[in-house]
Amino acid sequence: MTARDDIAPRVVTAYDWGSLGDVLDVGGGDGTLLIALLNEYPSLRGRVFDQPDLAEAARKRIEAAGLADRAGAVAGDLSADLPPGAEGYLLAEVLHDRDDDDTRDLLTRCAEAVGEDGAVFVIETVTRGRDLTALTALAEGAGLMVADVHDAGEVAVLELTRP
Ligand SMILES: C[S@@+](CC[C@H](N)C(=O)[O-])C[C@H]1O[C@@H](n2cnc3c(N)ncnc32)[C@H](O)[C@@H]1O
Repeated sequence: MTARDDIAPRVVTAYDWGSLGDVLDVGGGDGTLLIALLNEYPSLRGRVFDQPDLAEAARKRIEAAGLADRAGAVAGDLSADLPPGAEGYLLAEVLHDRDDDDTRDLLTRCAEAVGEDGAVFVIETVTRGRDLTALTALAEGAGLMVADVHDAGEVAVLELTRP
């Protein structure tokens, strides 16, 4: 079981993900969250972005779930540029083990990659990550603002947009 197996259902209902055309699940691991989102929102498309072995695992799981027509996986490095143009960039349990500089840098690259009307979503177990004040400051340092906070029980979903 990954971390997402128990919290993915709460994230799925915390926001109308179907309002987005496509998402990039940055550090999306084996695709558990993306698969849950696509199963719930039939118009949503998405890709997992992760290290090669995880991207391959995600690709296989997406295919096994019958979602290969709407989803895929991209192998890459979070420290480099992200694939541009998705409407939603998801960072699920990715920031809590990064220091402030790395977090601001990753948020900046998400801000640069996201489409004009898109958003960056920070999804964190509230007891593991930074508090809202700290995340807000880091988001602002990355050229983003907190547009909304969606409550998903023990998980918070922060919606970040360009000001
Ligand atoms: C704590 S896991 C979170 C996985 C998934 N988002 C979840 O919530 O279960 C962090 C993820 O970031 C990925 N990751 C860490 N450093 C990375 C890097 N430099 N490039 C690409 N992916 C990276 C890991 O492979 C892992 O899948």
